[in-house]
Amino acid sequence: MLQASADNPEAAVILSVEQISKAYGARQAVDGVSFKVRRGQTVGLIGPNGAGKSTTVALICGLLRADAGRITLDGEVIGQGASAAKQKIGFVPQDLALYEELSALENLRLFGALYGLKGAQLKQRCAEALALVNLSDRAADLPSGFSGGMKRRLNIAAALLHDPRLLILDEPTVGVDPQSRNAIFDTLEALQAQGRSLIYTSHYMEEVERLADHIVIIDHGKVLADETPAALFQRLPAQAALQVELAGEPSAELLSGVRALNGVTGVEGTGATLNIGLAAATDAAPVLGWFNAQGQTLLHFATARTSLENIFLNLTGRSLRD
Ligand SMILES: Nc1ncnc2c1ncn2[C@@H]1O[C@H](COP(=O)(O)OP(=O)(O)OP(=O)(O)O)[C@@H](O)[C@H]1O
Repeated sequence: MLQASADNPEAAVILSVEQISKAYGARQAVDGVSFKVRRGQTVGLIGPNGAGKSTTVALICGLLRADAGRITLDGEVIGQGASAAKQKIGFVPQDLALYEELSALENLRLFGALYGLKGAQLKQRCAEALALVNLSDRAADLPSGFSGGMKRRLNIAAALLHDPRLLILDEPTVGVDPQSRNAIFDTLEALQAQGRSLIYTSHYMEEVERLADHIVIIDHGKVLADETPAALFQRLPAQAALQVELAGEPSAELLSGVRALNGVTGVEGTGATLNIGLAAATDAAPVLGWFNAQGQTLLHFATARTSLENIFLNLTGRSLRD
């Protein structure tokens, strides 16, 4: 195991996933997946439905046994059965696990007791976890009256009671309305501010882009990319986009003229509106000048940063969500 040292960037690795594989019968759900999570880092694990995200996190939590490969937390191998390493992980599963006939606080007490907490410590941890997920005022209420997002936040609180080093959330915004989604993000940002490490699985790139400082893209059980959002972004052919609305539908000559301009990576359009991919944001002004020089009246134009949403399409030729 590497020794903790500020000089050694490897020292900050808390979770190491090395070449793990898992098949269900003939279906290879996870196929040689490797990545690392460093202290205080949020890793976004992204891929389409069935990519192998849930299986990967179940292997990390020791809920499933890998056919091959190794997972270590703080240098200790995670296997099946109880271990000190597993105690350092908090898991928020996709399927909500709450007792509807118990109040929010009673649910937390029960989960805390399962982790071996009792007495004043249990009481304090429950109060802290409820405060963190912003549900202190609903402690006495039954979760049956909660929205999907509130239930999810209660699940996050339950996974935090034993003060885990690493919190793993499996698609925490599925079935959650936009307002609750923001409340979940607030909770996760508070956890990041506490310096906790997170793994966040999703098939929404914008969520991962917002939260993660490292992105692992997985498809058909294999890692396609494992890098920072900035590095991934550099892989996109278009770094910026320009949308222009012309006075009328463009001619074929005008379209081929735009396509041939320096810095233009692609042009798509419907009717009089064109979406123009640009190699850099600085290419926007010359392109607008070119339209002007062609005598084209622009009714409207807007520039935008391109989205990482396109990276999956770029890597696989398929979109992240069908
Ligand atoms: N218990 C199981 N038995 C058989 N096949 C399974 C089982 N669990 C998952 N699979 C299959 O393994 C593959 C990976 O599934 P997994 O749930 O890990 O993907 P995922 O990326 O989490 O997808 P989703 O976003 O839909 O949850 C899929 O093809 C899935 O059908």
